[in-house]
Amino acid sequence: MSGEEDSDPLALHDVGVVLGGRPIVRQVDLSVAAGEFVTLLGSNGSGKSTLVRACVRLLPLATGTVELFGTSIERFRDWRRVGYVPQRSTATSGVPSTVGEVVMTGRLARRRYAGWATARDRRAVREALELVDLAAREGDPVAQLSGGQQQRVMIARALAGEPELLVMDEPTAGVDQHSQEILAGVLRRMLSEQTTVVMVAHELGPFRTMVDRAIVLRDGRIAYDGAVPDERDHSGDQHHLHSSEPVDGAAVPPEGVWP
Ligand SMILES: Nc1ncnc2c1ncn2[C@@H]1O[C@H](COP(=O)(O)OP(=O)(O)OP(=O)(O)O)[C@@H](O)[C@H]1O
Repeated sequence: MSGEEDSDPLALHDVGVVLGGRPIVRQVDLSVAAGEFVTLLGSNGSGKSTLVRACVRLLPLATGTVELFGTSIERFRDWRRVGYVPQRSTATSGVPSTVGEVVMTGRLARRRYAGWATARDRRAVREALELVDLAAREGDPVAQLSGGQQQRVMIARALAGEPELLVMDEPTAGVDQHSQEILAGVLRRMLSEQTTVVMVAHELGPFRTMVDRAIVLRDGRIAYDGAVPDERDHSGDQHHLHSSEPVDGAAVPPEGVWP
């Protein structure tokens, strides 16, 4: 299938990923529409990171297909349309670069030719740093920043590429409250501009009211795909979510479905 303007930014069919001979992700079917904010929840080891890494081609598929904007991932070349924020532990450790340099790497997929950054590149970097409230740290080595600030650098890096689809792997893990609120503000703005967001999360925190849909993985399979219940409202319609074990405080699970 060739890329078409009205195709979903992300569509998975029967996706399976095998790591070290073990099936980690199994039979995942999932479509994410333009402008949607989807969170991926599930207990440790349920396969969330593996799934999003396969979606940005960091891991190969054992079965099934992934399409980005209507193009199969094997043939997809338009990576400037996709932003990815990796899990924090792998993000900036050992990188001696400055904040500005790291964020500038987010522009690389947009550069037509190798060469110096253009005025537009520099402006995009500055704006992304302003959005995450780090403009004053542009010339500082990333290593001098706190963990939460480093995570904001990685988010700015993805934003600098002006992606239409933003995939984030636990951007708030171990991040202070101030950084979480800054990220919530950034996402609110991106969603108002129709950016599509897929976010692996442990806690919804300030994002709860913004999320359109929660996907819960259990043992590599989708165990729930639906609305996020209001914290106080455990009654109601098709999203009737009986109170039982919260998923890492993220949401109240429907009986027999959530991990
Ligand atoms: N390279 C690998 N080889 C073999 N197994 C792996 C590899 N990478 C991850 N796994 C295993 O895959 C399973 C799922 O890991 P994954 O990181 O996708 O889970 P997760 O849901 O993101 O967990 P967490 O919330 O802890 O980040 C785990 O059991 C993990 O040990």
